[in-house]
Amino acid sequence: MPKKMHLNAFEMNCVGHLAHGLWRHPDNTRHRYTDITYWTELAQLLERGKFDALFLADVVGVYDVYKQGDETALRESVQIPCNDPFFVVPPMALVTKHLGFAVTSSTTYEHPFGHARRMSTLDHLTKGRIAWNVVTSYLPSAARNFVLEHMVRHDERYEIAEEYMDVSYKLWEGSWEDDAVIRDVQKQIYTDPDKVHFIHHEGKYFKVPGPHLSQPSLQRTPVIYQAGTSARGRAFAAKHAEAVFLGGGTVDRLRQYGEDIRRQARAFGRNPEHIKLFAGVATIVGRTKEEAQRKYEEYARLYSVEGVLAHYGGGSGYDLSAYDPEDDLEYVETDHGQTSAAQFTKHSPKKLKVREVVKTLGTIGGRGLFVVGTAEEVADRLQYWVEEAGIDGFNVSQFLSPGTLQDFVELVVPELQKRKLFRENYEETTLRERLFGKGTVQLPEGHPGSVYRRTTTTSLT
Ligand SMILES: Cc1cc2nc3c(=O)[nH]c(=O)nc-3n(C[C@H](O)[C@H](O)[C@H](O)COP(=O)(O)O)c2cc1C
Repeated sequence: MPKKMHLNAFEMNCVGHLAHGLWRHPDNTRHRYTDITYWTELAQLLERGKFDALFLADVVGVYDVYKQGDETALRESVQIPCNDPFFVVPPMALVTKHLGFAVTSSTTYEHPFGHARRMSTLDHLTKGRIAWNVVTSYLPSAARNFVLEHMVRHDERYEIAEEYMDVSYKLWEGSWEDDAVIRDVQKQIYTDPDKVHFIHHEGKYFKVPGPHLSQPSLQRTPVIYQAGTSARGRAFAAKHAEAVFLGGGTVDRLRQYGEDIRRQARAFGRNPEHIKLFAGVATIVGRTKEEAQRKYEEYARLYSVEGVLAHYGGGSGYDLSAYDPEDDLEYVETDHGQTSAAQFTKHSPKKLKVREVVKTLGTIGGRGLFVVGTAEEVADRLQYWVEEAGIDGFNVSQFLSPGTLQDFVELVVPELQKRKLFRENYEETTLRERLFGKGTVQLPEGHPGSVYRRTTTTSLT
C-alpha cells in the first residue's frame, strides 16, 4: 500500500505572499484578505479537499534590503500590508470540524508567557487543531521595530528559541494538572490550588515564575512546526519539530535536509518517525494540458521580478540591485535566513552569475518544486517527489486565490485519492492525531516537552 501524503495549504494574511505581481489578475481575490468571509470560504474549501491544515506564514517587518528601502515591497505588496495570522483562526474553526491551523510566530519578538496563553486559547477554541510554526525571523526592520538596534545574530536567535521552547513546555505541560479544574459548587472551589504549579523558570533570556494562565487544552502543547533549514535550524528542528517545512528547492537538497534532521532526531533520543517533512510546491492545474499552459503564460506575464527580488533580498540579506549582473553570486554569511542565502550560492551545484539568479527568481516556480499540467501530471510529480525526496507531504501555495486551491481540490485531490495516496475521509479529531495516528493527542514520549508533563503532583525544579 503506497504511503499516504499529507497536504497543507500554504498561505499568509496578506495580498502578496509568494506570487508577486499576480494581485493584478482579474480572477485574483487576495485583496479580500481583510474580509472574514475570505478566510471562512477558504477553510471550507480546504476541508472539502480533506487537507491536513492551513499553514499561515508571517513576518513582523518590511522587506527593505532590495534597493536599500521598502518602496519596492510596498509598490508590489511583498508581504505588506500584512495582518496578524492568529485572528483568522477562530472564524475558520467555527465553520470547520477537522481542518488544522498552523500559525507562525517569532521566538525573537514575542514573549513566551503571553504567547503560551494565545496558543492555549486557540487550542481550546479549535478543539485541538492548532499548530505553531516556530520561526526566529530574518528581517532587520522587525528588529528595529521591536526596540533592537540590530538583528540578534542568527545562531543566537536559535539559542533564544531553545530557552523559549523550555519556558513554553513548562507552561503548557507542567503548570496545570489534568484535573485541576473541579467546579465544585458545594465547596465553592472552581480550581484546586494544589493542582496548579509555578514553573519558576530562570534562564539566560527569560525569567518566568508562572503559573500558566490557561487551563489544559486537548493537545496542551500545539503541534510544533518549524521552517528554518540552516545547519542551526536543522538541529533545532531535530530536537523540537513534529513537522518541518523544508526549504532548499531541489529533490536532492530536500532529501539531504530530511535525512540530516531524522539522523539528528535519533541522536536526541527521539523517534524520527515523529517528524513529518513537508516541501513547498507551486502548481498550475488545467483540465487539459493546453488549459494549464494558458494559465501559466497568463501568470508569467503578470509575475513581478522586482517583487521577487525584494522578497529574496529580505529573506537572504542579498540586495541583487547592488551587484554587477556578471558578478558570481558568492555566499556571504548574513543574519537573515541562511537557507535562502545558501540556495543559489554554497548549495548550488554550480557557480551562478547574478543575472542567472535574477532570471531564475524572475521565472514562475524558479525557487522550488513546481508543476504545470493536468491532474494526472501533477499527481505523478507529487508522487515522484514524495518517493525521491523521502518527504511526507507538501505545503501547497497559490497563484490566484482561491483559484489555485480550487483547482487542486477539484482536480488533483480526487486523482490522489484514486491512487490511494491521500485520505478520502478524515478519521482522527486533533491535528496531532491526523499526523501521527489516533490516540497521539499530546506530545509523544521522547519529545523534549514531554519531560515536563505533570501527571501527578511532582516538582518541576
Ligand atoms: C520554507 C520556509 C518557510 C519559512 N517561513 C517563515 C515565516 O513565515 N516567517 C519567518 O519569520 N521565517 C520563515 N522562515 C525562516 C525561518 O523559519 C526562520 O525565520 C529563520 O530565521 C531563518 O531560518 P534559517 O536561517 O534556519 O533558514 C522560513 C524558512 C523556510 C525555509
